[in-house]
Amino acid sequence: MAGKTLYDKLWDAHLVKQRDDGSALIYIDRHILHEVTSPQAFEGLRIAGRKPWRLDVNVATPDHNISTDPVERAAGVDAIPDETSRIQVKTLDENCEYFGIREFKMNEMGQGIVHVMGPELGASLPGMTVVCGDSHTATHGAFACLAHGIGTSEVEHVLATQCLVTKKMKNMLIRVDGTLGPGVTAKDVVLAIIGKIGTAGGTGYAIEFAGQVFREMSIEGRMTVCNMAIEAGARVGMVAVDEKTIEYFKGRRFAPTGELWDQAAAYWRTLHSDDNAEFDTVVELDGSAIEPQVSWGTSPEMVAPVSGTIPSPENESDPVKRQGIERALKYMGLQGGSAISDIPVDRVFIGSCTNSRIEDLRAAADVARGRKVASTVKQVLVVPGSQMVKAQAESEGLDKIFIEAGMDWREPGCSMCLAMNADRLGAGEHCASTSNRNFEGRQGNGGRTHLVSPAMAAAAAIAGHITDVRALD
Ligand SMILES: CC(C)[C@H](C(=O)O)[C@@H](O)C(=O)O
Ligand code: SF4
Repeated sequence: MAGKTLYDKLWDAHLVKQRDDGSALIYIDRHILHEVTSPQAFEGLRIAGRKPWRLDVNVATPDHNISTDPVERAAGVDAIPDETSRIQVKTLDENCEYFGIREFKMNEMGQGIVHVMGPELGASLPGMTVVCGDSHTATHGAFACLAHGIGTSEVEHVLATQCLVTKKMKNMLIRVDGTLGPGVTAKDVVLAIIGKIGTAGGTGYAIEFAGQVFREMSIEGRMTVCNMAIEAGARVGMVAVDEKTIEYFKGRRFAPTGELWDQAAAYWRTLHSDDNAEFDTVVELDGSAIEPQVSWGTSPEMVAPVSGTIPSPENESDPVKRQGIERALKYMGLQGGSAISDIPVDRVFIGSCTNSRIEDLRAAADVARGRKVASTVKQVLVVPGSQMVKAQAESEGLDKIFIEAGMDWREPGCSMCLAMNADRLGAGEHCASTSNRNFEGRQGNGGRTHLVSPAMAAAAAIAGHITDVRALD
């Protein structure tokens, strides 16, 4: 008999009821809430006169609509200039107070982007089912959680019942062996994967990332990879537990202690696919061949190595793909056949739930140290993913390195990842961005996003155009 995959194990451990029509009920261990997708869910509970089923497994924090400007931030929630944003954030505060849910408020230690603060507080732990009304919840799969985004009506359902109606996915294994070259990061690995399998490649699958590259990767790097599983079409991305995983959670605020820790760690060590597990699909990449990646188009699959060129539509034989390239190049204001390193940069964004953890900021600071932002670059935002990341970065003096280089050091939040707050691109502006989505208008109307790693973003800020971080002098 075939063994179980990691996903099968997590599924079986949380299955409440399987129905013949394929639908199933699973138990949810951790529910994280933010201001955008929770208001109607709370409203639904109020109208029905219901209470959350298990208060203590819910944690909330504002991230999307808050200002990252230090002065605006210090002025508090009532001073948020944009009315919609102010209402969203105040509504989260009021709902959490009313229902008794633990919220890490806007200026409180612990606050941050949901997918940064959850793991760092140990709110999400290996083996848990984790849901949040946010598509990048797959991030928490980096330490063997069964984690995915849910819609607002499901947020209400989880609050009320602690269960979710769902369907089992298929199993995909993405194996990347070999050793990454210098200057090649987790972000480059996941962009290369999406470049290979496409934005629909993972649809219907739970992806497990395995192989030497992920074994050697830090937990932060694994989070960057799993974060973007959704950009490959998969709602779930996971990496098996190893000793690094266990070490990462030791001493975290909500992690178990004493005998309970030992029991948990023993269970966590079982969270890997069995040797004889069978996957529905297996994809393999050679890690040693991956270069720093840059997206040139309006979908995360439109990526190329930094040494490469932008594809020419006339070389594409598939008419649908050719039209897609033409449309993307028109929107991006780029020429097919030109060098990736010729792409100009007007603004740079270092942040988002993909790349705003401490090691991301360290990588960017290593590039920024002793250098200056190019005079043609209007703004470089460096936005830590959480209050804890911010405090850690400041204790290491990273903020000073960024400021001396001419970059803006900001308060934690989603910031320029999406145009839901004041940080946004102007029409026609190019941005080297460490975020995860480059759709039309994602960072502001008419804005042009180039997805890159933190080191590549910092290098672009210094050079004033996309450049190979490995060749920076
Ligand atoms: C606002 C939220 C629902 C959305 C998501 O689900 O991903 C956002 O975080 C995003 O990245 O587009
Ligand atoms: S940082 Fe970006 S991708 Fe992540 S939750 Fe916020 S808006 Fe979504």
